[in-house]
Amino acid sequence: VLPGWFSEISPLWPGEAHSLKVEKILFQGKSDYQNVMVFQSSTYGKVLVLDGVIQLTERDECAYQEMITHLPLCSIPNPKKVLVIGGGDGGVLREVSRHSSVEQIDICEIDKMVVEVAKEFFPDVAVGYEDPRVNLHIGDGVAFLKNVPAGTYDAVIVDSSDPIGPAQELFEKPFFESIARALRPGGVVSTQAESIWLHMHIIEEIVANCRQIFKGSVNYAWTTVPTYPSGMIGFMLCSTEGPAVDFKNPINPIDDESGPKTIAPLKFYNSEIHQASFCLPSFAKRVIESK
Ligand SMILES: NCCCN[C@H]1CC[C@H](N)CC1
Repeated sequence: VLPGWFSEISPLWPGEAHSLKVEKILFQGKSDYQNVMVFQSSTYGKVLVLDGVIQLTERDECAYQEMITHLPLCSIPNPKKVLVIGGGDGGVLREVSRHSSVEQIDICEIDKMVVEVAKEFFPDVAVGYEDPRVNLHIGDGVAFLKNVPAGTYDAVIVDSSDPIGPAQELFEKPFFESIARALRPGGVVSTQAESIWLHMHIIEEIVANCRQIFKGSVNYAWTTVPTYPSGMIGFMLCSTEGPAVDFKNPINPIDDESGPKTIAPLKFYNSEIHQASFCLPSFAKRVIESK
């Protein structure tokens, strides 16, 4: 390992490792679920690492948090009740709070240390917790969803880490079934769905499961995140049977005037990139749109 550099080595992306130059290690801890580290990078601001995997950097987190949130919420009229599974850093909460129609934001994060570390080292990300509509639950999202009455939510956002460690069950069929049950007819779900360059096999299985479970629409969109493996990440955008949802044409626009004045303007999302994000290269289209 190069001195003064952090390299992201994982069996989920064999033979490659993105590296960031380290100025200073700011935090290292072991929670009940994973190793947690924060370091000051030379060029991407502060970086949050869980079990050796980059979760977010101050410089490019906007691309992920804004897209995973606004792709679903801008596709339905007047979202009111939103559930976030994972997302303990608070970035998705910050983005949900831009939607004035939202009345209730529930979040279920399994690891309390992630919340505490985000509040201490990433205040511009954890600012999302300051919204009075937010209800934080520390626990397993699978168990949380079992206690949710059917048809409760307009939208569910699954901001998970990778299917290694605590997030593994968030990529499995029973979990998707519990999300479909928790959503109202025509409700929408947005999930972290890995990289078309690295994980076509995982995506193929997720798409097959979603097509069986979500009888509205099933779509895959993607964004660029320089510090994620292969420099990109995708999302499953699905809706339950009911009022049709056309994810590719945002009907509920969001702009810089939306939301609390305490959060910075949108850095990444806009309606054009919303539409563009569903355009796929042929090798991915062949697998995702044929399933
Ligand atoms: N809210 C932080 C984003 C967490 N998302 C994942 C982190 C790990 C990556 N390999 C994939 C995205």
